[in-house]
Amino acid sequence: MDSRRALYVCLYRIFTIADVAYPTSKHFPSQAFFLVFSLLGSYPYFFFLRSTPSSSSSSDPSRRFLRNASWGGPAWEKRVRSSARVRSRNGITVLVTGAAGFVGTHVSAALKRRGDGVLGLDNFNDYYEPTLKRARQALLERSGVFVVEGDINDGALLRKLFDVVAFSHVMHLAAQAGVRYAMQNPSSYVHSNIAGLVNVLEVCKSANPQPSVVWASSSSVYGLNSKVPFSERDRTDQPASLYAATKKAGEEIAHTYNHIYGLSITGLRFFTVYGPWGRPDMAYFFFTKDILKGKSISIFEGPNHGTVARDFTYIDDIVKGCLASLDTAEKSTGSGGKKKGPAQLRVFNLGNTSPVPVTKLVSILERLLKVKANRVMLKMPRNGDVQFTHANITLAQRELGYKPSTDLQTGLKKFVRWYLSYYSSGKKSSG
Ligand SMILES: O=C(O)[C@H]1O[C@H](OP(=O)(O)OP(=O)(O)OC[C@H]2O[C@@H](n3ccc(=O)[nH]c3=O)[C@H](O)[C@@H]2O)[C@H](O)[C@@H](O)[C@@H]1O
Repeated sequence: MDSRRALYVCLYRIFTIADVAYPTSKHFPSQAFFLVFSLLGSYPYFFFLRSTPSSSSSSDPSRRFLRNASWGGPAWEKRVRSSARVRSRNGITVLVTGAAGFVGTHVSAALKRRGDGVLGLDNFNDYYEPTLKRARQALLERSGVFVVEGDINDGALLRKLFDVVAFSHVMHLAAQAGVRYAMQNPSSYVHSNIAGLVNVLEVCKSANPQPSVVWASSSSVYGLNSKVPFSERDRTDQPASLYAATKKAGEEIAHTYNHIYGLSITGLRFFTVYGPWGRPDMAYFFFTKDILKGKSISIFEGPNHGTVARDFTYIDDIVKGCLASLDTAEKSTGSGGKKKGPAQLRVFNLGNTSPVPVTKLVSILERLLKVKANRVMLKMPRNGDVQFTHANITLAQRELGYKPSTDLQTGLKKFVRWYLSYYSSGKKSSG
């Protein structure tokens, strides 16, 4: 927001406050002007407060953004309303945070396809190539989803969105992802996964009506748990990375907001999600890039050359799990920021139940790309990785009808097809 608009907003608000405070008072003009001039004296401070949130670049000093985002105004509100308009009977109205992210894009597009109202929110940070996020945004725009540019830590923006649209659901996918990057930039995890989550839940608990919240936790919360397959009842108090610790903290924070305010909350523990439009920081993605470039790839192995494996889960299966979670979410029970009764609190594993060694992942990629990888086997560094993940999905199967149906070979084929077409257009660079 520019400074002149901030001033107008201040003046408008002051008059509104004065109007509410002194609606019938004959002293209204003088009292209002007193208020105006005393607050004008503090304009620089006010301006700082107002302008900071809508300029997402300043909310996280460890991150760079492509440009300062601005929001508000009649045209902007019209776009927000139109994007969030439900177009099917019994449709829901969903605010999707992290909409220009990998899972966020797929979930937003799927909701829009079935006629739900969808509004996206994303801060377009540069954790990985922002051009890919912009390309996903363009894809969503073409299907009628407006992605608002802003940060989940911007309370004023979130409240504004709830003023404009009465969201029935929030699909909260904005997060600082990645297990190993937490050692390089720990504060970005606290900023997005803890402070950001709290901010989202604060706004949700105060909204009238309160939305139901579905959000992304992670399989990494199982940490050093060695009992396989991982069940939601297993211990999650031994995270192996700061990333995992912030996701686990998120689950506890969710409990608090459910307990105090009656918010209906569902946490989804995603297991290494992959597919078209995926995240370039993930191994399957940068292995593809490096194999094609003839660069060597490091493959981690456990103690005594032990196998490292992941329960790789294809994006379309994850999307089905997300939509089923939204559809089965009960209403929140609070209003006016107060709990009126017990509310639903759930956690589900969304995995594939079929762990695959990373070496096998590489062999599949070699076949699909028709290029031999230059493999370097490395003892797994102490960087937060765990050796093995494997989801027990009985609960999700029973409660959500979740049934993953894509094996790694099939899913990677679709990913490679997308990768080659996306990066062969000549305009994009894979870095
Ligand atoms: O499911 C999850 O909980 C997590 O899945 C992924 O984390 P991760 O499974 O570590 O995915 P990758 O970073 O793509 O790694 C996949 C496998 O490749 C291995 N790897 C990674 C990098 C590398 O250079 N070499 C290598 O062998 C890792 O040890 C791991 O076993 C995501 O990055 C997390 O955001 C998500 O929460």
